[in-house]
Amino acid sequence: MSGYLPIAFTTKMKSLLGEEFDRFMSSYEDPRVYGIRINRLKIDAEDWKNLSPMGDTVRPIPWAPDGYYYEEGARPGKHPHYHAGLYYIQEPSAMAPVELLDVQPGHRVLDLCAAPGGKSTQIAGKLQGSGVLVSNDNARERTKALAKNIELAGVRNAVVLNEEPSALAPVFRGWFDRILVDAPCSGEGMFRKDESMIAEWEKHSIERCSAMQRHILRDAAAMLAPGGVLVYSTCTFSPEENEAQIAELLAEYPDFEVLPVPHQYGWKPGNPDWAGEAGRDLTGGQLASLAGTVRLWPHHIEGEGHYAAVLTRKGTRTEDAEPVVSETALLDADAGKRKKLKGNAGAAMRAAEKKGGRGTKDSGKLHRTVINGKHAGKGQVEPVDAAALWHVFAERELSELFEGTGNVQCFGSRVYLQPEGLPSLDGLRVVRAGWYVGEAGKHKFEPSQALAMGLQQREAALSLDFSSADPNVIRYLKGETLFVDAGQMKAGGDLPQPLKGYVLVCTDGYPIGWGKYSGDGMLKNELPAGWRWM
Ligand SMILES: C[S@@+](CC[C@H](N)C(=O)[O-])C[C@H]1O[C@@H](n2cnc3c(N)ncnc32)[C@H](O)[C@@H]1O
Repeated sequence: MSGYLPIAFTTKMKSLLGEEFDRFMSSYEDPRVYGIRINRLKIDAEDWKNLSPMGDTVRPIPWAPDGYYYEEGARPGKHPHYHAGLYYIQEPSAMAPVELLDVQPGHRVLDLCAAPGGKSTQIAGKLQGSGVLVSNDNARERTKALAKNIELAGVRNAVVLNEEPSALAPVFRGWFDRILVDAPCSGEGMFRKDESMIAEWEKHSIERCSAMQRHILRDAAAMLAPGGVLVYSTCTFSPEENEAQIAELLAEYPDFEVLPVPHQYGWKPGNPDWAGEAGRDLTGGQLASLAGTVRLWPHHIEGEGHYAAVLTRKGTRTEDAEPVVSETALLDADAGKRKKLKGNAGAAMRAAEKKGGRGTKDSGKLHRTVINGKHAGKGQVEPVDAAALWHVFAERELSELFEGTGNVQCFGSRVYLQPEGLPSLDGLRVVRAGWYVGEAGKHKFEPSQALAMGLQQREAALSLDFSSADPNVIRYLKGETLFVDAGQMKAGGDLPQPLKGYVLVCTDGYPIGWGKYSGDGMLKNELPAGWRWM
C-alpha cells in the first residue's frame, strides 16, 4: 500500500527518519494488527481468557495489562460478550496514552477529545467506579457513540459533555487530577488501518490541526490542578503536531514540565530537534526534556503508531475548587426534609421508605435540579416525581445488593445518578449528566439500557442467565420475545411473588439488557433498537 501514500508525506518522512526511512516504509507492507482491551469494570483479563473462545488465541500487548492482540478473522464484535461490554476493540498503540496517565481510583479525570470513547472506557476501568470521569467531545454526532460506548462498558461515574474546551475551562479551572488530550490530528498513523485517512490527510493540513491542538492544549492546561498529570497524544508523526506543541506549551507555561516516559517495549524518545521555533524560547533543560516524550513507530512496535507526552503542573493542590451550586437546589436526604417533597413524589418516596426500602438507603444528598428550557418539555412529569419514581423502581426491581452512588439528578423525566462533587454544569451542553438510570412516565419508571449495563447480575431482583452459546442470547439481542421457564429465573434475594416484572437478561453472568416477565412464560424484549444485533 506504500504506493498510495502522498508524495509530500513520504518526502517529509524521509527527511525526518534518514536511514530508518526504509524500515518505516516497509512497515506499510506488514499485516495489520488488531487489539481488544478487556473491560476490568466487568471482568478480570484472566477470567475473560478462561471464559472466551478467543482466550487461547490472543497475545498480550506489552504496554497494556488488559490489552491483547487478536487474530484477523476472529470478529470479536460478533460475539455476545461484546454486547455484554466485556471488552472494547481498540488499536494497540492507542492503548498507550491512558497507561501513561496513571489514573487511580478517586481521581477527577477529564478526557477532553473523547469520542468515540476508547480511551474514556479505559480510564473508567482504572477508576473502578470511584472518582469522576468527564468525557467531552466538541462534535455533537460523535458524542452519541461516545455515550453509547460508556454505557456499554457499564460506567457509573461519568458525565458526557459536548463542548468547546474554552467553555469548560472557566467551569473546571484547576479542578482535574488527570487530563487526557487525545488531540484531533492529521492521522498519519492511521494510513495502514484506514486508507480513507490518506484523502483526509490531504484535506486537513498539518497547519490547521496544529492550530486546533494549540488552542485545546491551552484550555486543558488551565483545568489541571497543581500536581496533576496531563497526557497529550496524537496518532500522527508530524513534529508540528507533537514535539513542537509541547515545546510551545513549556515556553508559555513555566509551571509545566515533562515527566519522562521510560523507553521500553520498543518505544522511542521524542526528538528535541523537532521542537520548531518554540525550541528557541526553551531553556536547555526544557528542550532536552522533549526526549522524555515518546514515539511509537510502526517499524519498532506492533501497532499503527502514536506520540505521547506526559506533563505535570508543578506544585500541590492546596484547595479544592468548590462546586458552584447555582440553579441546583439541594435537599438533604434525611427523612424530615424529604417530607417536604410535594404531591405524588413525596408520597411515593415515603411509601418506599415505609417498606424499609431503597429510599432510605440512599447515601449523600438528593439533588433536585431546577430544570428549564429544552429538557423539561410540556406535559412531562415534574423532576421531583421522576426522582421518587426511580426510588420506587429501585425498591421493587433491584436487590438489596444494589448500591447506587451519586446524586439523583432529573432532567425533565430522565433520571441520572451524578458523581458527587462536580461543579454546576449549568450552561454547558450536557449529553449525559451522569449514569442514566431511566425515564419516568406518568405512573411508572422505565429503566434504561445504561442501567442494565452498569448493574451486576446480583443487583437485580430478578434475572435470567443464558450461556453465550445458547441461541436464546442471539434471539434476545435481535429483539425477539423469549419464552422462558419460571424455574430459570434467579433472584438477587428471595424470589419475588408473584413472579413478574423487570428481568435483567445476562449471558455468562453479564447483563445485556432488560426483559419484562408477565408470569405466563413470556419475556417481553426491552432491548432498545439501537442496541440490537445487526
Ligand atoms: C483522535 S480523536 C479521539 C479518539 C478518542 N480519544 C478515543 O480514544 O476513542 C479526536 C477527537 O477530537 C475531537 N475534537 C476535535 N476538535 C475538538 C475540540 N476543539 N474540542 C474537543 N474535541 C475536539 C474530534 O471530534 C475527535 O472525536
